Amino acid sequence: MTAPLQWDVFCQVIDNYGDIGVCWRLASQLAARGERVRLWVDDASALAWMAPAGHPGVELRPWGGELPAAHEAAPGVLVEAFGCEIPEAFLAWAVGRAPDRQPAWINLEYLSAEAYVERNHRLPSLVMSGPARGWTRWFFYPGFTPATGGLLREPGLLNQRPAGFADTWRAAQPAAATAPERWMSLFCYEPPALPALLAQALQPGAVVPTRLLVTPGRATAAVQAALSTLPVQHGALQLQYLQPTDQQGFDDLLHACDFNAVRGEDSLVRALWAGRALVWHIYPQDDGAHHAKLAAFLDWLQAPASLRDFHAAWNGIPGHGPLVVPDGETLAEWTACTQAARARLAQQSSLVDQLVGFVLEKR
Ligand SMILES: Cc1cn([C@H]2C[C@H](O)[C@@H](COP(=O)(O)OP(=O)(O)O[C@H]3O[C@@H](C)[C@H](O)[C@@H](O)[C@H]3O)O2)c(=O)[nH]c1=O
Repeated sequence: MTAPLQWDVFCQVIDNYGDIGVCWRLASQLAARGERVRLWVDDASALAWMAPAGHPGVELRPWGGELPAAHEAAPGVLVEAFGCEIPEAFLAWAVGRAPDRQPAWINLEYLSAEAYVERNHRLPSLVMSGPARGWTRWFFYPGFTPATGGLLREPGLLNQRPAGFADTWRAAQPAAATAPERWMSLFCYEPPALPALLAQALQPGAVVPTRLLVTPGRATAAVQAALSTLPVQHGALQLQYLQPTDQQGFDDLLHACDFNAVRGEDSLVRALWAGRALVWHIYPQDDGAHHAKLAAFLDWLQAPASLRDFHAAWNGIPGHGPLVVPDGETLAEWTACTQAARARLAQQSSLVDQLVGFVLEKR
């Protein structure tokens, strides 16, 4: 065991919940192994539902707020998440507290399966200006292969839920007249093929009677907008609109469903750990950079052609064909694909294990 370090993690919420969701998991997983964490965040409002109980060892601090007092620890590690810039006043304070020992300074990057990640992981960058001029920052890239920084995974995650968990979870949901054959969660932005999915599921002769569990916010708005354009039918679709839950509750949802539609960064990783069939609605970028990012992920996933086609339609990739709702056999193939990927990932060290090892090497 090494002595715990003081970590200062910096998070700016640009959009949605991924920035704070990832930073919160990182901070709480560090604290769970005995590290001390100050999480500096400019908008902590989502934590009210994502992590209402907080976590021992994680202190929330307002971005740009008061600097730590004289009796508080100097930083041992600085983490700037997703390219945010640590406020100069904090850096000046950190330099003043420990002029001859710079903290390990980590630039934690976005998750991608693209080849540049392995190339850039662990590269240094000399700070050229500002109060910390002359210090070194290190690029740390999460990723899916052993040559990257890995994924967030708390110890014991893969054995956390008992056999029969999904049945128990489903039994606690509002009952319907007929039991659905398929449970699907929906966490997305506005997928171009959502109306097509709903239209097929609503038909009386739908492939599989489905319960669609719709998360609050953009997914709910997108479903309601799509439904308003479709003829009212009494098909095999049961819609259940969810309230926001904490991260544990969100993970429960992913473990309880047969098919998870996820988005962004953190929910994709959690859907992989849940080991169910998944479709990823990747965060769309104006320059189309997300197309290559999605393709790289599907390559790493070793996705079968049907799953690639579904992703192309779901994400509106140019040249895509019609969305085809998977039958039972196809969904089983997609589930096996996720489970094989999960087994590969389980052989690799978690992001926190790798990060702690890296920091000890660099200090
Ligand atoms: C629906 C729901 C989500 N969550 C959590 C799970 C995740 O930690 C978080 C959602 O984060 P993500 O899956 O990453 O999706 P997101 O779309 O919210 O965030 C995204 O924003 C973009 C701006 C970034 O560029 C993306 O990389 C990504 O981070 O919300 C709950 O805790 N409870 C809930 O009920």
